[in-house]
Amino acid sequence: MDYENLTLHTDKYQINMMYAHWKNNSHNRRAIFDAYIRKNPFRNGYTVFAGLERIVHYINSLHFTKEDIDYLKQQEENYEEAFLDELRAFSFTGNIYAMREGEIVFPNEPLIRVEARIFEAQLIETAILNFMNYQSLIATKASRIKQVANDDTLVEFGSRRAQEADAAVWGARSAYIAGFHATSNMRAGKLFNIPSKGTHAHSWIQDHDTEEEAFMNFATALPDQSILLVDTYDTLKSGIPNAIKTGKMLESQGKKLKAIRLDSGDLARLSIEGRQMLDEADMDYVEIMASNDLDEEVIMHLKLQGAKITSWGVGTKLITGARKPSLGGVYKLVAREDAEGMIPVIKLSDDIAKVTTPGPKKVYRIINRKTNKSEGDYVALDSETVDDKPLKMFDPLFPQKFKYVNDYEAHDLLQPIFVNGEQVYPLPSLEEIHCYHKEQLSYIWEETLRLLNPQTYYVDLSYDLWKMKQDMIEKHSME
Ligand SMILES: Nc1ncnc2c1ncn2[C@@H]1O[C@H](COP(=O)(O)OP(=O)(O)OP(=O)(O)O)[C@@H](O)[C@H]1O
Ligand SMILES: O=P(O)(O)OC[C@H]1O[C@H](OP(=O)(O)OP(=O)(O)O)[C@H](O)[C@@H]1O
Ligand SMILES: O=C(O)c1cccnc1
Repeated sequence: MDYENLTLHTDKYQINMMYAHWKNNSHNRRAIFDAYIRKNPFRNGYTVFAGLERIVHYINSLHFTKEDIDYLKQQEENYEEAFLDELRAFSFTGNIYAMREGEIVFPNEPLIRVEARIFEAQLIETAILNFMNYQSLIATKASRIKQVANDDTLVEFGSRRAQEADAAVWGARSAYIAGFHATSNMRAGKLFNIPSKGTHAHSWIQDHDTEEEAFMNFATALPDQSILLVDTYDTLKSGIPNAIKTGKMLESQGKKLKAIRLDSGDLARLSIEGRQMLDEADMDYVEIMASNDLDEEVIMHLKLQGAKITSWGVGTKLITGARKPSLGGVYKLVAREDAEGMIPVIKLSDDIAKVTTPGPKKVYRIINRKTNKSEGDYVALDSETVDDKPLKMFDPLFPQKFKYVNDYEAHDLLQPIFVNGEQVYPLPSLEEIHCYHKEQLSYIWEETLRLLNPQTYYVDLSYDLWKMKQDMIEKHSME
């Protein structure tokens, strides 16, 4: 892939802070930021993490070109030449830890941890959040659709309605991570090795004298993979009978019609009657595909009504993350360097959920060996180790609510991605990411996975981390 230079894909305030740090000679001090979400989207019980691959390419290609520097000079006359020289020499030299793509993640745990000179860590906030927020949002929407569609075929149809071209291709990739089988977008298919699929549009029918002629011509051109759109004139009276005639023509040549596609009307009723018509014509091998503003709710209702649909084309509502236009992931400073070394920092808020958790942290998923299910996530100080000892897990807001876990495995979720600016994490293939996602889902209880009113998953703090946070809250409250 030809990765464009996204170094200026940042907010001006980041460059202004970089400049002010440089003026104050604090730009080389180290800082630690956490990227995390505060809420799952769509009232879901979990979020599917995505965006890391793009973040890795972005970090690797960070540099200010001559044109970038000229533009900055022109935008802000305060920027001194020596500062611009710092930018000319800029590259990422820090550490990044992150969840793997496809990971099942939850609010209030670090998904990405950046440790770098403040000069570098500040610049990359905007792009990191941009990639993580969009791709995780779409992967989560796709995961909800996948839960309802089960083993049916899911094809991503969203490009024409996506929020521009990048969203179309990275959204198609996010959908694949969560279990979609194919995309209609050829560029996404080529870039990410996603299987591509396509039927035909109403225009193909309108562009012929008759629907029958249109079907015959299409099926003759693509005899092994024809999916005929049957709703241009009248689905039951014209579309399906013509599709059956076309299927018979293919049979006479030893070929098979693949499917019909319904794109309007009552999809349950039309699929049930259509199935009957196809079966009566001895064409039980012809599948029924549906499209038209589908989402997890409509697909679920269609299944409840006994719809005979086994393949779903899902566009607008998937690719736009309908009903939740943005995932609100944030990037917060959790430690900074002073004369003594790294010190944790906190941001207070009247809203208790918005108080940050200080310090560099690890996230462990505590898997009960007996059930092979997760007991919750355990966020600990980076310096702590979680071993085989009985683990006390308590609700950080109500510490009197606790449990002991004995026979468990602690999966360390944050992976080193960059160390001293060098990429140390080999990017997995999309197929591997998808398989990893499926495996991780199996550790989560059904109660958390269900689409409606899911059980809140526990994200607990270790005692040492919780105590440090409480002490800092108290200290700052007394100031
Ligand atoms: N049996 C059904 N139960 C619930 N929802 C359905 C059922 N059949 C179709 N739908 C959904 O209802 C909505 C119908 O939208 P709309 O009224 O715009 O479609 P339409 O009139 O059939 O087709 P057109 O796209 O030609 O306007 C779509 O989201 C569709 O997926
Ligand atoms: O409905 P979506 O989930 O976004 O899926 C993609 C839609 O795009 C196509 O038609 P288009 O919407 O362009 O035209 P139409 O509404 O006239 O079918 C296709 O026929 C689907 O209906
Ligand atoms: O292949 C299709 O049927 C298709 C592709 C994109 C959008 N709507 C339909």
